[in-house]
Amino acid sequence: MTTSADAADPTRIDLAAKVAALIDAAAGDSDADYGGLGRFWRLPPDRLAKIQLLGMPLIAPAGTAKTCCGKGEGRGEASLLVRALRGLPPFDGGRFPRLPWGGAAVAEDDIAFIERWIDDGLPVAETSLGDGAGGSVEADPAAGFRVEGLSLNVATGAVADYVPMGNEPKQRMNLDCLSPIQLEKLRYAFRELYNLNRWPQDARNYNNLALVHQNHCQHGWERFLPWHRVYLYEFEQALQDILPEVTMPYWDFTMARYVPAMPQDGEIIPRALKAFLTADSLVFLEDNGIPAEALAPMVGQHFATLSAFFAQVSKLWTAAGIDPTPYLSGQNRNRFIDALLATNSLWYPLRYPGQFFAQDKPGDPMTPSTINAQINYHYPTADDIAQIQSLRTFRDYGGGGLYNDSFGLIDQNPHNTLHIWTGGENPDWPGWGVPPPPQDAAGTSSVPGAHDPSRGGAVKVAGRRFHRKDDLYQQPQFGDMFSNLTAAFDPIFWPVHSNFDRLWWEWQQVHPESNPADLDSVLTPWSYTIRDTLEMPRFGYEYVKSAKIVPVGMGTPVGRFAMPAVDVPEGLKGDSRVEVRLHRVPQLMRSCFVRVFLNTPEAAAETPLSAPGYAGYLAIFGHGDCFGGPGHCDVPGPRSRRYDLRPPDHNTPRNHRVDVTRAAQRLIAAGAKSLTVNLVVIGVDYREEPELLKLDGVSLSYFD
Ligand SMILES: N[C@@H](CC1=CC(=O)C(=O)C=C1)C(=O)O
Repeated sequence: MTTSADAADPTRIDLAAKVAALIDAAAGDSDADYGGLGRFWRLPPDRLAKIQLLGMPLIAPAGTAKTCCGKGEGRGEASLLVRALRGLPPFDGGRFPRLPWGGAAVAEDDIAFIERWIDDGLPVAETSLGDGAGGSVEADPAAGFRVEGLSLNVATGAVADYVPMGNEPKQRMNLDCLSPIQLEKLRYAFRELYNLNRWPQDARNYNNLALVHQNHCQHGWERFLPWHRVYLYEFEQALQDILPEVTMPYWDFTMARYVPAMPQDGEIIPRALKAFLTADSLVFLEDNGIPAEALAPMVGQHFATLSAFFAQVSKLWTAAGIDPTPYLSGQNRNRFIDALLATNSLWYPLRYPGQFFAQDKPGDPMTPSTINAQINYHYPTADDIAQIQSLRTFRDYGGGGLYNDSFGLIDQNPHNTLHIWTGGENPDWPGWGVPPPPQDAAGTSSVPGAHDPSRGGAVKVAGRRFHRKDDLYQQPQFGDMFSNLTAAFDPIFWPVHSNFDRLWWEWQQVHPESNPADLDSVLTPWSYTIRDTLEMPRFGYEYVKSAKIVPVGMGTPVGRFAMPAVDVPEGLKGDSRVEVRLHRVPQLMRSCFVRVFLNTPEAAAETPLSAPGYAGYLAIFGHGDCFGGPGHCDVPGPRSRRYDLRPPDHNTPRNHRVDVTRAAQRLIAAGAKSLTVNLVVIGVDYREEPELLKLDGVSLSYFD
């Protein structure tokens, strides 16, 4: 085996460097950043052995070994790195692509070498001289990866993976801007709540959380927005009981990809919630006697509706000479639903988004129609939302009953429409074209619960065993989002409502005095009052479009800091805010300025403030000499006494924020597709100050 890393010195082989070079060669010039880890395979082996990729340890623990009779897996074979290089699940292209992303496959011989290297305990070097000297793998600065001072316990470099400390808020992000890792974590947390459904009386399970909506939902009056703020918060807490870093993303349904003026031509729903197959699902289907090999081209394709999914299945089978008919119904249809639920816990079978049907007269075939024509609803555009956001009173904005018995406009139009849009009508409902049973004089159907052509009466609740497979295989007339009774059983409910909560918060910033009536009434079934909901930050979250954090760690002071580029997200508006944050800066002994530049890698103390990338500064007031007793200047730990109600200690590390909107928007208008953050720390003597500033991380956030 000859590789570019073969050492020139025949007495010494830098094994770690050789492994790094093997993977580097395959990665080529791919710029995949592995959620901020960068080319992690270049890390010194002792670090490599500790980091996580996608929340999973990359290297199996020391001690993993085959048994003495050769059973089980060795440490190398069991390590995620080796599995991922081989393209084994979950790196088989279903959930994640094989490693390295965006590059070529590493040859099996070379993978076997890496496997043995891990079996041998990841030695740095092998040398016939036995000097034991370790070659250290230097990070390539061009790859934007800073090894020194980087705390790698934060696995993926995304803000949602950084567990906020103290009073730092968690960030709810735009669903379409989540990284693949964040999305997988969200899916994992939902799946765990579904798994608890096996214990129907366990209050933590998904069904019981969804039943809160069925039984208590407030809608059509001023409790609509406060009640749903609490509901989202409580549900998000349940997700965080499973994975603390998960937050509830919002769906901005006015983004260009949804073509709001002609929504049937757009993406219909976010890609994250669509149906897709993985290589694993094909194996599962084959194991169930379904000829899935011919469906391989569908792996990774996303489908907004089950009917579009089955249309593609039929097309591929027909092209391969297989008659699709026996596989599209009954048990075979159910196996497809099983496979799709297994790959994406955010997909839901009782959802027919964007599907509406018209029928001229009973007995005629149903023909596809649109929400505007069939339901007389109007999919909300960005202009519609802007108009609602410009309303001046809560009565107009959020409703309702205590003022004048009217709906709030945000509730009535965009919110209701999104329920109807995402619920939709099931093209396979067996009742289409079947004449309704006779009605009595009062207009009541003589067959209770049977065919009901009016949209209000048709969502079926009685007899359902929510989220049980036999429930999910049904063919109802409408999707669950169509009705208050069933809406929260569809996971799309949450990102829809998260967006309305975000819009209310935006509106509140501009109208801090305009509140719902009756602030002291209690929002059942909880004990929060309406007043409790007005201040969103007390719930510990905020809304950002997308954000990235680079962990730094308190160990090493930072004089200059360069953050890897963060892509400008799709659909950033010309007036959207952009912010740089320094996370958890402890009390500093001396004062300093921190200058913030964007896309200015050469930034230094001498760089003039007229440089195009200069974005702003912050000043930190130093503590000076300590005249307190022992412990006075220590960083305080978490509060140990439950009833210690004093405000935070003055030495509590805090975040510093710099609004960089103007510089960011200037660079973006000039064509920048990504932004890097460059910090320069300057002491009171106006010279660079490399020994002072410590911090836990630096982030860049874009806001919608
Ligand atoms: N029933 C509402 C839509 C709707 C609103 C909700 O709040 C809900 O949970 C489910 C559906 C309508 O027809 O316009």
